[in-house]
Amino acid sequence: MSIAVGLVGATGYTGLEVARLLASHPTAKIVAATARADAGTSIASVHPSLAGVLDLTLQELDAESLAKRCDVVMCCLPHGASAETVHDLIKAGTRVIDFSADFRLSSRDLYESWYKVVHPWPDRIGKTAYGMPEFFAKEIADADLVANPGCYPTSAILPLAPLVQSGLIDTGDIIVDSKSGVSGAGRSAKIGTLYCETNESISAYSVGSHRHQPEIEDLVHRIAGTSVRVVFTPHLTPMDRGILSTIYVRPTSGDAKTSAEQVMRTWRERYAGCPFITPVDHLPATKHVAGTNRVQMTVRASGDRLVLVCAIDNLAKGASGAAIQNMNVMFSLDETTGLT
Ligand SMILES: NC(=O)C1=CN([C@@H]2O[C@H](COP(=O)(O)OP(=O)(O)OC[C@H]3O[C@@H](n4cnc5c(N)ncnc54)[C@H](OP(=O)(O)O)[C@@H]3O)[C@@H](O)[C@H]2O)C=CC1
Ligand SMILES: CC(=O)N[C@@H](CCC(=O)OP(=O)(O)O)C(=O)O
Repeated sequence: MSIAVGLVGATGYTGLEVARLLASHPTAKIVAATARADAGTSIASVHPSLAGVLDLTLQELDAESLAKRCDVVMCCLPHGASAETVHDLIKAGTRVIDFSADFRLSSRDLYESWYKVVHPWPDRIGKTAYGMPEFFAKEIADADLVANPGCYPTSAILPLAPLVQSGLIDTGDIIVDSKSGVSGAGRSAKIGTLYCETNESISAYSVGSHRHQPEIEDLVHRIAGTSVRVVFTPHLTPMDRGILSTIYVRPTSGDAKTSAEQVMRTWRERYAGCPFITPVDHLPATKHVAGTNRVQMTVRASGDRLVLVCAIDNLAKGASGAAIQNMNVMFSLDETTGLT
């Protein structure tokens, strides 16, 4: 079987990462890639690292013709811009993996209150598979549309959800402190991501107001069936890629040291069949997972708290790697195909 993949918004960082990763996929091949201003030029002229890897001319987006040629389309557009394109692609009859946040949340009200826009296809909100095969493999396998998770939420939901599910941690007192590489902000020019703004510097942003806070709360609730309250603070750090999340929680009973042992046991049991999730004894670093779809997590006791540490690559398990893992599940392949 061969899977024909379309890439929408191919000029960005996640588009490049999809192309890099799919170059070593045995059965999936990018057959079309779209852009706006760069339509008509070769993809390698926009992403020079693809020279000799992917020989394609970027084209303007035409949902009907893309749907005819593609078994699945990876839609790498910003939130807000994505939903309408996703709608047109689905109506034209192809399957879509949406990288944006437009279909991730459970309700229209939650989406519109955080994203401050009217959703153009509200009927699909709450009826879309969340692209985390570790929890939603069955829905993903049958889905016409998969909402690929946000990068920060991936690094928080994976360590937290099994602990909430097992009642090991206090659900009203969760602090997620995350650091991201600059590629997390995308490739388009912004003052905040210029070299002189980010080099040799680290800064918190969107404190108390980042849109990934409701995504973490909503998804942990969906997975564990229990409401959680999260304080989430993202930081921009001077590295190209990677996310490290340090998560402070309180155990529901017993001393923190005994609870830390239970946390490791719970993760090992829950993720035993999940090839990309590795509970580790060492303190994970972004370098340990860079360029891979892997997730490393560990726990330490500190006073009466537990400190969870989770490392991912924002462009791989945080975006394009997860999308390929989802595609594998959608097309009944082993989920590690092309990702090992
Ligand atoms: N970077 C990351 O680590 C992660 C990103 N995501 C999400 O993935 C999606 C893509 O991210 P990323 O690749 O980093 O973003 P980029 O900004 O690097 O690229 C997005 C591409 O979308 C196109 N685009 C931008 N605005 C519009 C618009 N209004 N209408 C149509 N096309 C537009 C642009 O291409 P052109 O102008 O050439 O048409 C641009 O190259 C986003 O939704 C992002 O939030 C999710 C997880 C992690
Ligand atoms: C460093 C940085 O700026 N990161 C981005 C998150 C990228 C991501 O995953 O966002 P989506 O929900 O849009 O997919 C941010 O904070 O908005």
